[in-house]
Amino acid sequence: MDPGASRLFGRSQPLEREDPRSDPGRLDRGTRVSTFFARLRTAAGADWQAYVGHAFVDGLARGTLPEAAFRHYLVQDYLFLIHFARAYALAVVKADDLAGMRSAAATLDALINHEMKLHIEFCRDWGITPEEMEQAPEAAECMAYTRYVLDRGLSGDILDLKVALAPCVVGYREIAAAIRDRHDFKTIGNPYLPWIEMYSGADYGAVADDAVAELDRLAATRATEARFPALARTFAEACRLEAGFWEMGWRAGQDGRKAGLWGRLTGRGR
Ligand SMILES: Cc1ncc(C[n+]2csc(CCO)c2C)c(N)n1
Repeated sequence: MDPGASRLFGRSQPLEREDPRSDPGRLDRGTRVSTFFARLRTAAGADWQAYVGHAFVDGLARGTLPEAAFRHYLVQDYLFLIHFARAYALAVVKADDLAGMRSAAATLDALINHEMKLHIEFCRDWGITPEEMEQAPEAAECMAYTRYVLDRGLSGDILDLKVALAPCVVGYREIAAAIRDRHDFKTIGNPYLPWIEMYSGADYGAVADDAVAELDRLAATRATEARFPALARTFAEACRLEAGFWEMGWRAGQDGRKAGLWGRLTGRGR
């Protein structure tokens, strides 16, 4: 995934709808239906749906997500990205060959030397300082998810690790692509449009495509039918933890709302 990874979160593309007829294999939200990833996604069923269909995602699409929810999410995502980078460091160790090591090392480099800086800039636009993110206590949801991924990699092989990472890497592309197809997608005056454009753009699409292809390559040599149930469990667990991450952000928005209402009722304002 090296060439794409360095372009991760790069320029966003203008909003265009893809013509599904241009590639008949491309039926389902931008990821071909015949891949190992698609098999895992199908097996995850309701866990996948709860992740991609979370209320937080609806709020991004409609532009109605409370800003406190997004800010809390962004702060935790900074901590998430640090541990996510550690998972790529582990992928260097667990790689099958030199090409796999180069690819994982390139992604690690892109994450810590490029994406983290972009994330800091993105957060600055939302009024969040780097100091605030560094000092923020890590939420249990962030800890659970990132350490679970690391544990799958530590106790398993490179396929276990890449399966645990897949809902994150490929899921965000699918979520953003699905938002663009929604009839209630708000494009004008939606504060979350840059986020949606980033993850539905061609640059990020290439990163997600690389991750799907890499899973197919690894599955060809390592995924026996006997292993499939355990791999499907890992994937579904990662989907549940992604949904938990949305839920964490969502709750911060609800808390903010309650505090705002309480402030208005009591004149104590916040
Ligand atoms: C909770 C959470 N889940 C997924 C992503 C998306 N994401 C994180 S790193 C990365 C690039 C992988 O090469 C992508 C797509 C996120 N930001 N936060």
